[in-house]
Parts: sequence; C-alpha cells; structure tokens
Amino acid sequence: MYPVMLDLVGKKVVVVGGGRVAAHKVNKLLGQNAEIVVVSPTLTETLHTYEQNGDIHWIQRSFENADIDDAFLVIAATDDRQVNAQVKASCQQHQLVNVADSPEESNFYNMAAFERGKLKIAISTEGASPLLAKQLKRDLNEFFDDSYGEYLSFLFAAREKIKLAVHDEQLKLFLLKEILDDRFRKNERERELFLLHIQ
Ligand SMILES: C[C@@]1(CC(=O)O)C2=NC(=C\c3[nH]c(c(CCC(=O)O)c3CC(=O)O)Cc3[nH]c(c(CC(=O)O)c3CCC(=O)O)/C=C3\N/C(=C\2)[C@@H](CCC(=O)O)[C@]3(C)CC(=O)O)/[C@H]1CCC(=O)O
Ligand SMILES: NC(=O)c1ccc[n+]([C@@H]2O[C@H](COP(=O)([O-])OP(=O)(O)OC[C@H]3O[C@@H](n4cnc5c(N)ncnc54)[C@H](O)[C@@H]3O)[C@@H](O)[C@H]2O)c1
Repeated sequence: MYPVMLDLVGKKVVVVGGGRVAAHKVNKLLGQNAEIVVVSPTLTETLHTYEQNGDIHWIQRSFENADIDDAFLVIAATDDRQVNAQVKASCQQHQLVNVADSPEESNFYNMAAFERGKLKIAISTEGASPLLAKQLKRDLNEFFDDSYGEYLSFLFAAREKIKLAVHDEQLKLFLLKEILDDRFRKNERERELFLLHIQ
C-alpha cells in the first residue's frame, strides 16, 4: 500500500456507527478541520460530547446509501457486518473508504501516528498486527522527545531562508544538511544564530 498525508480541510468525512471504534476514529480526525458527519442511532458519551461542542454533525438514525454522497472519506464502523458491507457497496470508486471489520473492503488503512509539531511519525503493519503498530508508536514516542517540535519549526524557517537567500546549489545543499546537526536540536542559541546569519 502507498503511504500519503491527506489534507482534509473542508472535506466531508462520514463515519457510520457511533460506538467505541467510531469514537476512536473520530478522535483522530478532530483537529483536521474536516466536516465530520456521524450516522448512527446511538452515540458513545465521548461522541455525544463532540456533538455538543459542535465538532461533529450527528445524523441520528441507521445508515442510508445517500449518506455518503459528496463524502471525500468514509469510515464504516458499525458492529453489523452487513451494514459495513452496505456502506462499502454504496461508495464510488474514487471515495476513500475504511471498513473497520474488513481490511479487504478498505482502500485505505489508518496508521498508528503521533506528532511533534511538523514531525509526524506514522506506522503501519498493513493489518498484520495493529498491536505491534501501537507498541512501536509508544517506543518511538519516547525516542522523539519534545525538543523535536521546536527543532522542526527551526528547520522549516531555516530552509525557507536558505531557499530565498542562497543561490549556489552546492552551498544550499551543504546548509540544508548542516542544520540537521544535533546541536541545532539541542541548543536554542545555535538556532537563533544560524537564522540571524542567513540573510
Ligand atoms: C492504527 C490503528 C488506528 C486506528 O484505528 O486509529 C488501527 N488499529 C488500531 C488498534 C487496534 N485495532 C484492533 C485492536 C485489537 C487487537 C487486534 O485485533 O489485533 C487494536 C488495539 C487496540 O485497540 O488497542 C482490532 C482490529 N483492527 C483491524 C481489524 C479488522 C481485521 O483485522 O480484520 C481488527 C479486528 C476487529 C475485530 O476483532 O472484529 C483493522 C485495522 N486496524 C488498523 C488500524 C488498520 C491496520 C493497522 C496496522 O496494522 O498498522 C486496519 C487494517 C484498518 C483500519 O482500521 O484502519 C490502531 C493502532 C493503535 C494506535 O494507534 O494506538
Ligand atoms: N479497525 C479497528 O481498529 C477495529 C478495532 C476493534 C474493533 N473493530 C470492529 O469495529 C466494529 C465496531 O466495534 P465497536 O466496538 O465500535 O462496536 P459498538 O457496539 O461499540 O458500536 C456499534 C455502533 O454501530 C451503530 N450501528 C449499528 N447498526 C447501525 C446502522 N445500521 N447504521 C448506523 N449505525 C449503526 C450502533 O448504534 C453503535 O453506535 C466491529 O465490527 C469490530 O469488530 C475494528
């Protein structure tokens, strides 16, 4: 499978089902500025809170085929195999669909992911072992301490400056490699000095 990052801003995302798994998937979608619609006769307490906060729109009934019209991304997460299969069947080929109880019917999988600012680490075992993905996420979460958040902001700012100010291709590449030195991650003063010197 082919890993990508998706921009969901303003996109309609439909989650069918309002149970534990749906709540987990919705939780990970919050903050993407997508238009999240949950279709389900019932909601967990957490999903109710999201609904009260205006983070999701709740359609309080069983799934109907037209619910996924205009959806960019669809997640079928009911506890009913037939309903999940119906959700998949009602999707068009260009729609992204994840069926929680059927990797075979899904055209994308969710990844175990965490971030430090602009650094996003996402792990997939392609369904072989979601628990291993979870364990690796925890291990890497410890390895990448909080310093990476600010470091990534620095790398972004420095790269933008280098792209604007340095026209010699060799020097540009040298500087882009140089800022990967650990001293820039560990030392704010080094970062400030570097940014001051690139004009
Ligand atoms: C990344 C994560 C994202 C998320 O959902 O957020 C995710 N599953 C997570 C956890 C988790 N899932 C399950 C357990 C119970 C233990 C177990 O069964 O092993 C746990 C552990 C827990 O909950 O602690 C059960 C399960 N999962 C799938 C099936 C269906 C099947 O295998 O047939 C069943 C059986 C359902 C049943 O028994 O009926 C299928 C998928 N789950 C995936 C992703 C995709 C492949 C990911 C990969 O392999 O890398 C894929 C293919 C599709 C998808 O759902 O996208 C999250 C990672 C942890 C994290 O990030 O903390
Ligand atoms: N992919 C994953 O990561 C993963 C992990 C664990 C379990 N699962 C699978 O996910 C599924 C859901 O599990 P759960 O624990 O959330 O179940 P659950 O019982 O907590 O929730 C099921 C939800 O589906 C809703 N629902 C039932 N029929 C519906 C219909 N016709 N239309 C709309 N909504 C309907 C119910 O109202 C309820 O809100 C199960 O098939 C389970 O095997 C997937």
